[in-house]
Amino acid sequence: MTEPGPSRKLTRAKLVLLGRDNCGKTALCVRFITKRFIGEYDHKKEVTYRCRKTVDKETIDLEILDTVNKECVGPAASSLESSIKWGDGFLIVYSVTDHSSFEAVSRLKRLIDHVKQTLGIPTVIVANKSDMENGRVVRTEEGQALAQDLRCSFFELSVAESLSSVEVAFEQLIREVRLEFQRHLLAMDKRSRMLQMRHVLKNKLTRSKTMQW
Ligand SMILES: Nc1nc2c(ncn2[C@@H]2O[C@H](COP(=O)(O)OP(=O)(O)OP(=O)(O)O)[C@@H](O)[C@H]2O)c(=O)[nH]1
Repeated sequence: MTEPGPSRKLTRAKLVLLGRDNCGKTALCVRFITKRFIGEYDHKKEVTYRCRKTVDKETIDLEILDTVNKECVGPAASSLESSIKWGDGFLIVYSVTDHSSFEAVSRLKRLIDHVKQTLGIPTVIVANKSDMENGRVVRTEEGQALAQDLRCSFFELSVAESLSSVEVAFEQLIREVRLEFQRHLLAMDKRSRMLQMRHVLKNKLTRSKTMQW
């Protein structure tokens, strides 16, 4: 996240897409950046996309890391952890047609909390492929309930069919990242005021001791 500068506005943020393979992470990311739905991708590597977006009339430079599916345990876990350390905000994606991708959501959220060592890290859960009603195995209410349990925002959408829903999900995450940045600034201000106060008090005490002797 951008360090507090004179403007005290967040100008850059790093977002990370997490989720099981084939749930639509790349499609989601590419749709947000290019506005187009591209059906097939041949890469199986992590890719970082860069783009500039305006949300609530403020421009922000984004780096978006599209991860390949990694398990939360085993040898791939450390690479997953470093992706999580890197990020300021997270989109956990699952497909409503794949129950195992839904089950992975809680594990990924727990890992985020563990790696970041704090709760309340900006995280949005995206239930993708809502256009595939025939193949649906995860109900909307199950997704909503899980998101409520995990205290995350929730969006069910179809990357294929709705650009505006994709934009709404990303914009929500950007707003949450901004809010977190403001909280961080406030905490730093408070800390620096306390340090200043401590310094003044220490000086006063030293002076009064010197006068006594
Ligand atoms: N019907 C439908 N298909 C989708 C949607 N989003 C993605 N897909 C398809 O789902 C498949 C997987 O999409 P990807 O974006 O490659 O998924 P991924 O999560 O990045 O997959 P990995 O690269 O394996 O991690 C592709 O065939 C997409 O065309 C959607 O909203 N509806």
